[in-house]
Amino acid sequence: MIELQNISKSWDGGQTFAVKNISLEVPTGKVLALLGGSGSGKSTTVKMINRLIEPTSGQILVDGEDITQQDPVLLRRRIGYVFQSIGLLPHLSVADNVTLLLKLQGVKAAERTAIANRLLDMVDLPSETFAGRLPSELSGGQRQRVGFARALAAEPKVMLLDEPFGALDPVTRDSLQIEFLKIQKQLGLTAVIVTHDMAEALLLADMIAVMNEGEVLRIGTPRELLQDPGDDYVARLLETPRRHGELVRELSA
Ligand SMILES: Nc1ncnc2c1ncn2[C@@H]1O[C@H](COP(=O)(O)OP(=O)(O)OP(=O)(O)O)[C@@H](O)[C@H]1O
Repeated sequence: MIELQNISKSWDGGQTFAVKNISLEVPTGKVLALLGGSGSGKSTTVKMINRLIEPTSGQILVDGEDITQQDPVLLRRRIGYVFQSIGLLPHLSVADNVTLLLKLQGVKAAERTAIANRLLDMVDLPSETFAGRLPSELSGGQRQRVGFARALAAEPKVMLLDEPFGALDPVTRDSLQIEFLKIQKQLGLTAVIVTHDMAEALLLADMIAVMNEGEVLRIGTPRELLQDPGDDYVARLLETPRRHGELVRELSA
């Protein structure tokens, strides 16, 4: 569903590279986590998939089509995008934020209301309570749920999520992660999720690509990485969730 072929990005005319010659495939219905430290090129990679950033070289296919052959605006309508700062419009109600794009596409008000209600219920924000509220009347976790509902409004097959749970407390984060997986499976979404948290990648992803300084150091399923990190940096990233797991097991024995 998503294919990156030898993708590179330089911001300074080729002296340095934020992303260096990455090739990746995400099969339909699967979740790929891009994992790595600050500045490793995760966001740049994900933003090239919906053409918020153009690669310096290489090719990207979505659903078999070269994305440079598609209008960026239309491409972005087909791809859900959720990011940490969410970007809800403060003067619009929650329901209007969720269906803003549908309004621009000419979908009638009654139908938009029905869609907003269904999506809000789906992300566990009961529509009778939340549809009419303003973004300022929500908690951070609730706002993130609205961002997720908004991304689902265009019924995308592909979803890009850039640190979507980064700013949330651990309890809210945990419930949103579980919610995301439920909806992703239910709708058969193909997703790329950016995270710097190995535990999150292990929980959510079918495949994890570990990035460092613009390169993919290692790609594999969570099980493959745990069994054979194949790289010192990857091994170090796995140490924390492993230690936490062992400690919890010991304490509950
Ligand atoms: N618009 C830009 N102009 C110049 N350099 C940029 C631009 N955007 C990103 N970069 C550089 O590209 C590199 C990769 O940045 P990117 O945002 O992809 O990293 P990241 O892995 O997502 O980091 P973080 O986890 O901190 O968000 C960094 O060195 C960054 O400074």
